[in-house]
Amino acid sequence: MSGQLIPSLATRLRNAECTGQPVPPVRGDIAQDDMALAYAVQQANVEARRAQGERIVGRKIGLTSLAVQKQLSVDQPDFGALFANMAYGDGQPMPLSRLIQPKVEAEIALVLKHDLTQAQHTFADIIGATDYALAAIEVVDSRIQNWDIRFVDTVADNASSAMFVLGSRPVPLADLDLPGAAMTLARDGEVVSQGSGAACLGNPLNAAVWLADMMVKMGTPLRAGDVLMTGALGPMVAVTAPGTFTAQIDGLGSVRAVFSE
Ligand SMILES: C[C@H](O)CC(=O)C(=O)O
Repeated sequence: MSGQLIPSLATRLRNAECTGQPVPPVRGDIAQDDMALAYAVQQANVEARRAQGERIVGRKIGLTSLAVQKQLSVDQPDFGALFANMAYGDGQPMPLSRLIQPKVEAEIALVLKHDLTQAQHTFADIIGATDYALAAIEVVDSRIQNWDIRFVDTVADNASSAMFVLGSRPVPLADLDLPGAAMTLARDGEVVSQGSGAACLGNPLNAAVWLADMMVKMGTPLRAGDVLMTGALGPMVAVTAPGTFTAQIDGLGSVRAVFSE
């Protein structure tokens, strides 16, 4: 049964992304606790993209805020794949025409210099494997109509990932207070979201440990060079019109997501 179900759900979500026409939730076809099936749908689309020549450059972690976890009745984060064609530079225009119902969130990105292949990782493993951190903005988007998602919907839909913007000032972890770092996100100069590193599972390193363990369990360990988007530091904000979002994170500086027509 799931032999046909996986490609059929994956195609439904992929078509939604390609056509810009969102689809009903997939949770009618995936039991709410069937995480394995939801990740199999995600993986089918990862393979489809790779078959078309797209390159994985890292992973995003989602559902790292306790408030969002509660909303979706889950007690753990999820992850999705980041591809090179989802990456934008600081201030580089991102066409809204590529998106359906985008939202932005400010995050801390970690870039690895070593593989993470242990079954259980520690803070020391993550710190030792991290080359540098960057201020970042994730653009999430849902291929599900009206963001009507539960856990299995967003997992199947590549953790609702769409694009990401990396800042251009690499900072070593030794120079940062990750949980204490305050974040402000402004839209065209007006503050629309605030938070801190602690909002991401208490510390973005907790999220990174979770991801590193999970990727080993899935048989695709994190590798040197991977970008980790560690999770939102404050509430997501809808993008409804062209404009500029600027995230400022203590110790990391700023990064701009510029949306064009
Ligand atoms: C639905 C998304 O995974 C939200 C997200 O990226 C986050 O919680 O962080």
